[in-house]
Order: sequence, then structure tokens, then C-alpha cells
Amino acid sequence: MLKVNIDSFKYQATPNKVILEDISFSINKGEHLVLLGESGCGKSTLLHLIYGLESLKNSEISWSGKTLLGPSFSLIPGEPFMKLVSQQFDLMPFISVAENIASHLNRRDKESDNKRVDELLNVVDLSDFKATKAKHLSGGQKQRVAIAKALAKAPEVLLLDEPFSNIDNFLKNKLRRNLFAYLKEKNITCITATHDSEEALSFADTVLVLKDGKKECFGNPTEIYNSLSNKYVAGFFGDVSEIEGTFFKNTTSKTEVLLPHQLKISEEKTAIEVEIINTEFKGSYYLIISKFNKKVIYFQHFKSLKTGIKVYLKKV
Ligand SMILES: Nc1ncnc2c1ncn2[C@@H]1O[C@H](COP(=O)(O)OP(=O)(O)OP(=O)(O)O)[C@@H](O)[C@H]1O
Repeated sequence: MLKVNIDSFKYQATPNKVILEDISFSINKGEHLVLLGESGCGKSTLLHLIYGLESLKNSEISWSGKTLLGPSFSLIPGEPFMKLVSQQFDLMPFISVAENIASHLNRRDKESDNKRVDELLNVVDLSDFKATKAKHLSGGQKQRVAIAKALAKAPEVLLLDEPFSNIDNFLKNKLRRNLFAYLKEKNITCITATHDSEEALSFADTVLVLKDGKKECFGNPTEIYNSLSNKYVAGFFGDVSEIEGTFFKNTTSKTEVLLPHQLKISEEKTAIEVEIINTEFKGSYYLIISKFNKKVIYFQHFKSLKTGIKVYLKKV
């Protein structure tokens, strides 16, 4: 089990700025935790602390019951059973993809090394680039080699910092399925930092949403999605509308946070009469942008609607 208990963390360079505060959680071996949060909320910092690149005070991080001591206690920062794939890919440019990956292997048995390289290239879908020099790869391809390289020595824990940020949507889906299935098969514990909610919904066992260095919510993806507590959390999953509960005849006036698929046009008159501002074609549906009580309201519809017309809305 990986246990993280961070009281607070500040960088030496900015001693008056708290970067992370009151972050505690644990994940079981083989589980996948997704850290979801907007840019600058502290995701990379948290990964660096877990990996052991920064020193902590009044805090503890442990793996399988053993406390990780941090950089002050080791000559080479970083734990040997853990690998971090950061946003800098750290490849050797003048050698091939295969040699880059093999540089992390024991290099005693050429044949088994070669097999392992092939297996890993298959995981990141780069078999055709085995002999290509790293400097001739695109950003997304380098990112995939960095992941394969991190997996070479079979780490127990893999930390991924925005692992698919340079990869197009079409390939991303295939890669994510391959990689996360491989990690499950090998029982490798993984933490992925991202602002892509799909990674959280489809591939996480647990999601930790961070906001301004603090824990906003923690739980399994279904729980989080089905009880979107506020605009910040809901914003990762789509355009957010906020409507006071009284408009739905709720007993309280507590504002409801709704995603576009949770609102639809009502044939009968309701308390929510919106004016259409714009329509965006989204492929399988139209996203309708409308105005209600000076607020922007988003809902899904099966066809586009004319700007300026008024319709009534209700909850799905
Ligand atoms: N070495 C450093 N020294 C001082 N401040 C830093 C350092 N590295 C990061 N920060 C600050 O810490 C905060 C959190 O940064 P961090 O990179 O952890 O965020 P993030 O959520 O990973 O962002 P992104 O999604 O953009 O990568 C930011 O305000 C950043 O400016």
C-alpha cells in the first residue's frame, strides 16, 4: 500500500507560498489513482514528493509499510522501485528507441532484453520505430518511449505526469487502453496526473481532485461523477450550469450544478425559460448555449436551435 500524509509543502524558493496542504490518502498495490486538477494546482509537485525529489517536513510517505526518506537521505534522488515519467522525456537523442529502452535493462542477456523491448514497444504502439533515433521522433512518440523506458525494469509504482498530453485523441484512446491494461496485468500501482477527465472516468480506480493544493474530493470515479459537488469538480466533465434549487421546486434554494446532458427542453411551461444564444455541433448531439437570469445555461439537444428563441427547460 502507498500511504501519503502531507501536512504542508512549500518550495525553498517561495517560502511564503503553500503549494500543498493537508493531503492524505492511501492506495492499494496494483491500483490506479488519477490526480485531477487545473494547471498549477500542485499535481506535479505531489508526484515529485512521492518520488522523493523534494524534502518534506511533518509529513510521511510510505510504501509497503516502509517510510520513504526523501532526497536528503539518498545520493541519487528517486526511489529504485518507482519510476516517474515527467513532462521532460529524458531520452538520449542520438541512440535508437530500442537502445533508449534497453538502457534501463540489465543488459546481460541480449535475447531476453530484445524480447522485453519488443513487449514494451507493443504496449506503447511504437514497434515500427524500434530502430529510429530518438531525436527523429515527434513529441508524442518521445512521450511514449519515455513510458516504455520507465516500464523496462518492472517498477512497483509508476508515476505519470500528463502522460498523453502530446498525443492525438485517436491514438490516445488505444494507448490508454493498452497501457492501463498492462499495468493491471502486472499489478503495478500507478498515479496519473492529468486534467483530462476521461482518464479519470474510464481508467481510474480512485480519483483525487486537487484545487489550489488542497484535496477537493476523493473517491471512485462513479461516486464523484454522480454527485458533482461544485462547479470546479463538475467543470472537468463538461460545461457547467448553475441553477438555484427553487426553480426546480426544491425545498431549499441550494444551487444545483448541472452538466449539459442533465437538462432538456420541456414542452410544458417551467420556471426556467431560457433564451438561445448559440449552438455548437458536437457530433452525436448539439450543445445549446442559452441565457437565464443573466447566467449561461448549457443543455444538449438533438438539433440546432435558432438564436433568440425562447424555450422551457427541465431536468432529465
Ligand atoms: N521548483 C519550484 N519552485 C517554486 N515554485 C514552484 C516550483 N515548481 C512548481 N512551483 C509552483 O508550484 C505550484 C504548483 O505547480 P505544479 O507544477 O505542481 O502544478 P501542476 O498542477 O502540475 O500544473 P500543470 O498541470 O500546469 O503541470 C505552481 O504555483 C508553480 O508555480
